[in-house]
Amino acid sequence: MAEFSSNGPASRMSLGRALSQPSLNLIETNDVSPTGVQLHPRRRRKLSSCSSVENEPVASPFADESRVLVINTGGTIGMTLHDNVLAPKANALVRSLRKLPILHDELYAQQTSMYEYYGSENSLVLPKPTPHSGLQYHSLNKLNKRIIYTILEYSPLLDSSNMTTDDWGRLGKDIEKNYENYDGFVILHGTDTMAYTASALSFMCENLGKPIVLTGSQVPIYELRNDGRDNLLGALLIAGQFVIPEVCLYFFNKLYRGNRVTKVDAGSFNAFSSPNLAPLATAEVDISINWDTVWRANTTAKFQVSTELNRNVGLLRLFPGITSSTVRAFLQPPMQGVVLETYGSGNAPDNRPDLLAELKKATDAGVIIVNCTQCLRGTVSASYATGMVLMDAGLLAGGDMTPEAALSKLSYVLAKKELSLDAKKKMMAENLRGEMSANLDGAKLCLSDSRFIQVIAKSLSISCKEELEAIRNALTPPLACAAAKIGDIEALDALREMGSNLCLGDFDGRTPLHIAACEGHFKLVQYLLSHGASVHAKDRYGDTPLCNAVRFRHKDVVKLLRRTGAHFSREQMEEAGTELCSLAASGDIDGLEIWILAGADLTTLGYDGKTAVQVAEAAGRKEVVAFLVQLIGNKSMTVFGEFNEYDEYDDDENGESIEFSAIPTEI
Ligand SMILES: NC(=O)C[C@H](N)C(=O)O
Repeated sequence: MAEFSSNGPASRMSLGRALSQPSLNLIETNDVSPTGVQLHPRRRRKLSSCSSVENEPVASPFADESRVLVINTGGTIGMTLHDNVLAPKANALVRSLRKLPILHDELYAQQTSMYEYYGSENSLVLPKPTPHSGLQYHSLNKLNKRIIYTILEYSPLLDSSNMTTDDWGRLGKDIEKNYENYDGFVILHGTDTMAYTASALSFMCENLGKPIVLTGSQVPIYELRNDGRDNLLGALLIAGQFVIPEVCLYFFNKLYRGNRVTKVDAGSFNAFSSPNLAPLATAEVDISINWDTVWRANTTAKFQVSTELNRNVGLLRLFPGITSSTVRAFLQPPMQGVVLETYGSGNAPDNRPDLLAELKKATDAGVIIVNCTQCLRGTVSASYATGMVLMDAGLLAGGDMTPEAALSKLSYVLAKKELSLDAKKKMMAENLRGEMSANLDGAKLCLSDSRFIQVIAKSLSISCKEELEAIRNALTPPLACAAAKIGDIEALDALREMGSNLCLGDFDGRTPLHIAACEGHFKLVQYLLSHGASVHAKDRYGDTPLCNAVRFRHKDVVKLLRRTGAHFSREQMEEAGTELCSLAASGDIDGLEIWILAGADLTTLGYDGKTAVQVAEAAGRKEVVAFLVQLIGNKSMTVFGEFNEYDEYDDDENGESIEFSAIPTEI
């Protein structure tokens, strides 16, 4: 995927034109499958090496395609009228999407034998924008990938009012299971509780590196006038084209951070609001991503989903005259966490000792109570005496969190059995996934304030803000790459402090992480990962930082990237088979070691159908055979097992690396 990392502030595409111009670029075909279907040449090559093409979903191996998994949980988008009320209709969505040219290009599917490769049941493909469609808005980033999407429909489909924490768990598990096979995820969901699910998933998904976009509609997609088609199309384009590593919600031309939204309108297409955070993207004539707002992980840990949630949580809204017995009843065991929706900037009556005593009794007994405002916009603060009394009663300030976010955060944090009560409280006060705003003292220095950029802009006689931004966006990625090349963390730090995004790719989609991985700058790789760099970024040749680190044999960098969730794509895995064989033939144990550390599977066959062990045997490379057999024999390595099981072998329980032990020369 050449432009997978095309994530600059400048990344935009013309949605209007994307909608109206399905591609007619036909792909030349020159062979037929056993079933008589013409095969795209590249797909033909892949097919010949795939044993079970129908059943195995894989991330698209082609640089100009990306894969999105759409999980359909229900909601109005797929409802029809029964007895005059709307209810979900099972097994209808795929059939109907197949007939919509803006959401499916049957010609492409047939001509590239996509169905043979990905399965014909639930796979669809978006039309490709033509070069004339205006999608290639910026010379640095051509956003013109084919988005192939597969629909996984839940049974039963639910009106979102029927969803429970178990359904959140199921979503989390399905995403975890399919994480490596797709570039992004779309969740079709009813609007009524979408903000709750989006908030919950944002916490459950730890160290997320790929986009998860929830969407739905106010009018069923089967109706003549509906918002479902636009919402689905926009969500697919975003999930398939951009590495926005967040749980988001896309609705009515806007992409929001999932834990910042709330449903505000039951009768409008514009149903959601993100009162305290500007949208992450707007899809007007252009899709314009606000990269400065996109949340970046700051760990080097792998993606995982925490499906444990505590159900003993609740929302309590203050109202004038609320009785202390109501509050007492609400706070009774087994209640463990409560979001108290207070007035204004976090206020409650300070002339109600009865009420305050109930709250204090509960916090003393270990119930975590978070103070969130009833107002749509704004934050809680202790600026009033009526707010201060709640602090004194032991409540935690919820900042500008939505009640939905605060509730699901409580549910997530309280489920962490290994943490003490104090640690849980501390976690509640931390900004875990961008759900609350930090207290910014002083404005952030922005690169457009930088004298360097201003001098260039001036000498080019640029005056308008957009042009200045375009220059900034064109200049900073190569600057960051240059700093990465020489391992200059200070320079990267300076660029970052000036407001530039260290995840952006250069003309070839090469990010600073790619460069640092090539050079083997371990510390710099660590630095970039802890400042949001994506291990999934692909340059225009489809290479990830992991591929680069392997090629230049930087073992420690390979290990670090793997720990952070980097993995080979299916195609790279297949190519690894041939690479392992040639390394085995030439007796290059060092090379074999690095490929295996990177996740290559010893059972993968080379181009001529042999394993690396067989090749080593045939070439009389006894030491290589011994080395490989030792690996295969080592139980913990599970080399014949799944990729995920196998990747454990390079780390022991403490996260320390296990070195290869002495290699016997005889077997
Ligand atoms: N627009 C919608 O999707 C509302 C529907 N009742 C739901 O939440 O499932």
